Amino acid sequence: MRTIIVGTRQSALALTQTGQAVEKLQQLADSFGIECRFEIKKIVTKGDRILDVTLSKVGGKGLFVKEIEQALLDGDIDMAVHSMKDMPFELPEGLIVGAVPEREDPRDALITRGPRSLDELPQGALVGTSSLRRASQLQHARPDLRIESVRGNIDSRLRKLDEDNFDAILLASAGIHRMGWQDRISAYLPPEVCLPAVGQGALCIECRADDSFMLELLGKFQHEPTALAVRAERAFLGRLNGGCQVPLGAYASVSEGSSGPDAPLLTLTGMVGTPDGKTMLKETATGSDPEALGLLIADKLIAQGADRILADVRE
Ligand SMILES: NCc1[nH]cc(CCC(=O)O)c1CC(=O)O
Repeated sequence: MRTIIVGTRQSALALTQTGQAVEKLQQLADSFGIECRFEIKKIVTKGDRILDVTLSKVGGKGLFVKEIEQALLDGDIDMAVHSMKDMPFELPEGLIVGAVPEREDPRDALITRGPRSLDELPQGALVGTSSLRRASQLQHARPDLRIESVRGNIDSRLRKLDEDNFDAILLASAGIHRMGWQDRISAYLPPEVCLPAVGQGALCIECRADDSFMLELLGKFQHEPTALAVRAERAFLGRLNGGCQVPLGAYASVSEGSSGPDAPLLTLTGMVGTPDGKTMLKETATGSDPEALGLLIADKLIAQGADRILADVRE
């Protein structure tokens, strides 16, 4: 009987989604006659220690994952449950994505104290978000809105909506759904209005590349359409050298009616915008090779000046 130590951040969302993943994994292990039990170990990351600082000012990639990856490499834990959107493009030598489970809702959610849609927000309403990607698309759709930074875990951001006189905040609906707080959501922003972050709504289960026991178990948790979509989005991210701190979004899905097992068709949309929303570059294409599709969309945006926009933001 192997005891699998599972590393996670200690935020309410991280603990909830790790608990949900472990529950599924235990069911899978039991049904395949794999003998194991799980223990959860909380790890504090740099991102958790500096929750009050704007992420784009902190810089650095992998703020929420580095310490957890070190624990994997040190053998202190055997697997880690991350939000895919917090994952840097490159994994350290010796670690591997063991599973990408089925994606939750990828859309951003609008949470208000009254109005039920973006259109209903009054002129000049104050919206809280620290994401340049959300700010850019929000200002593009509604140039009159005022945007102010709000950081913290989702529970503290919801509290700040109530206490700090914001008219609305934007959060990933996946996190809210996982917490069971869907009745707080006023409206879902469709990808045409607000393209999600790369990997938003998906989880990344990471383990050591040489741990064949873990790899066999995690293989049963993999959701192939989600894994393919995330590969396309992350290829786009890698080409643009992006992270969650830059105004960049992408969303891929396996097209309906193309579920042939050999070469499912993916549709990928990518965007890069200026933080003020005045320039909004967006491209969509379809293909069966996720990496090629990600690079294609990135190159189309680079040809229109995406590099320049991202370089300006990084300064
Ligand atoms: N950047 C923090 C973060 N990382 C993952 C999620 C939400 C859940 C997800 O996308 O899987 C959030 C919070 C948010 O953006 O609202």
